[in-house]
Amino acid sequence: MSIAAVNTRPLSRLNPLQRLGAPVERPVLQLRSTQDDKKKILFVTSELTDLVKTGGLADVSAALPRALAARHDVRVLIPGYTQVMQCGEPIRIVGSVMSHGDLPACKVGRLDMPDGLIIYVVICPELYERDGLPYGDEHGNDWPDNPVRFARLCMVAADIAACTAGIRWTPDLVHAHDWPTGLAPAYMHWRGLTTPSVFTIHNLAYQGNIDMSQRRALGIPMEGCGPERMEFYGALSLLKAGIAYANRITTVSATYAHEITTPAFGCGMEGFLSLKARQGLLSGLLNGIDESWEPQSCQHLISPFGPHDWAGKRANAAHVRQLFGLDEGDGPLFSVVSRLVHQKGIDLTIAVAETIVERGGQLAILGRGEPLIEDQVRRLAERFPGRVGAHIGFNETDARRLFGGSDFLLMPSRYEPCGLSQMYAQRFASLPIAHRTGGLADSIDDGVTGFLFDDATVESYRRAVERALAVHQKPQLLNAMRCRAMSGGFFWSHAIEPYDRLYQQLLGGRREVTATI
Ligand SMILES: Nc1ncnc2c1ncn2[C@@H]1O[C@H](COP(=O)(O)OP(=O)(O)O[C@H]2O[C@H](CO)[C@@H](O)[C@H](O)[C@H]2O)[C@@H](O)[C@H]1O
Repeated sequence: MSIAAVNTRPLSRLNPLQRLGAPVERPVLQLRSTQDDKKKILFVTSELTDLVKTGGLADVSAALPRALAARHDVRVLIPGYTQVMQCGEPIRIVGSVMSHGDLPACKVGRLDMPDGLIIYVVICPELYERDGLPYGDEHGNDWPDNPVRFARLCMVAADIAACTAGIRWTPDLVHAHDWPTGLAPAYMHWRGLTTPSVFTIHNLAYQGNIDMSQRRALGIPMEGCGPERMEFYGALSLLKAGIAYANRITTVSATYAHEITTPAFGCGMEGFLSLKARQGLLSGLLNGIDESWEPQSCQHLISPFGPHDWAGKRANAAHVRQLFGLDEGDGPLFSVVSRLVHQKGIDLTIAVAETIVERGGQLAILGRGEPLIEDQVRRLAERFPGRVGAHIGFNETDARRLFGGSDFLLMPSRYEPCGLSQMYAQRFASLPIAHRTGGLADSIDDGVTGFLFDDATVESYRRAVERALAVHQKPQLLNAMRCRAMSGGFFWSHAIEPYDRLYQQLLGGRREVTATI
């Protein structure tokens, strides 16, 4: 079975010592296209780091359009959540759309970010302006009207593509992300639009499954309800709508693109995804990170640092110890920066924490998520005072200081479509210890830029932690690995290449997408 995986960043095939000695290669942004080549691309997303974020999707939605800006006119469409409406930048009304089924009439605003990124905002106070997070209240309960909320977003995307939203800007291509936007390619198809669409799966486990009885309310025609379309075990899946109707499906690493065609990772959609893969419509494109991940200039850090200049890193470590109530010292400092959900294997980290503490290590955990896992993390910190510290919550400054201050980042995810934290950590010289899955397998060079373990079990994980502890005893090797990790070319300036090729291919340009598997 073939998966059209477009040229993601291959890891070097040199032996580890050769790789450790290799010169640092810096990414170079190449502005190859002329102004005339610029295509109009509409990104449809439910999160954007500048305005509202629950995880990695927000980072990609904010960074990828900006990285593509030199080549294309990329604009973003998001719901007008309270956080968006109150962001402090003016929002001008530029369009409006009618009601449809249960989807209320709404206005479309335009928000120009200070750096020039243009964001269209779906203004519909009854759907979006409420306290809480994009998908639910502060207690983690999903909003019951989520299907209507996100169908509204998707139908505005289709209206913009059809020039029926009153906006004088019509996209050449629509790029939708994850289940909240899965209906965008579907509505475009049902309207008979020929505008090509791309649908990116950031996490297959979140599927937006709804009862069949909601079909009419959301304006889904009968033809959308078959097994080759949105039907999923008797329900309708908004995620499957994106997979079924988009011209191309991408996910965020080559390994995950393969994994989701197997029963172990396919979340029930492996058959449908295998079909798309056989048709050459499924690609794995590794995410990137933005240029702000530079430890020599990052404003969030207590002290800057660079390769071979570890004084600043030690200052960040001292700060992290203080912030997390850890004893002073210079033993190995492990960190977790993560959503606290089953996917991320936090229970496995709790199980190896004793080994870390017994061997003189310390652990700082930052994140929020499922209440049960939050409680387990709190209890772990109580069990090892001065050795394990936890902050339930999330803020960018502390996250960056943790990446900058820690020696190792723990990421035993059961599955990981791409993962960004391990890329951030490598840039900030914190070596990731991670399960060999998805994008973790594609972005960590075992024994060179981090440590990979094969099975999502405590035993396999503990062996990797022990390897890391052994490296910590050998400062020369530790520093060589840090330098190698920091030099990883994960920046979007490289990572946009396969997206650009995919867009060109769909828009009839000459550049071809190469199938590698
Ligand atoms: N509790 C919290 N609240 C808010 N932000 C938090 C947080 N904990 C961590 N973060 C931040 O969110 C980002 C985490 O991104 P990841 O890619 O590692 O995982 P996530 O599972 O959210 O993303 C999904 O989408 C991304 C993008 O494609 C894929 O890389 C990934 O594999 C997939 O699971 C980082 O910027 C991190 O600092």
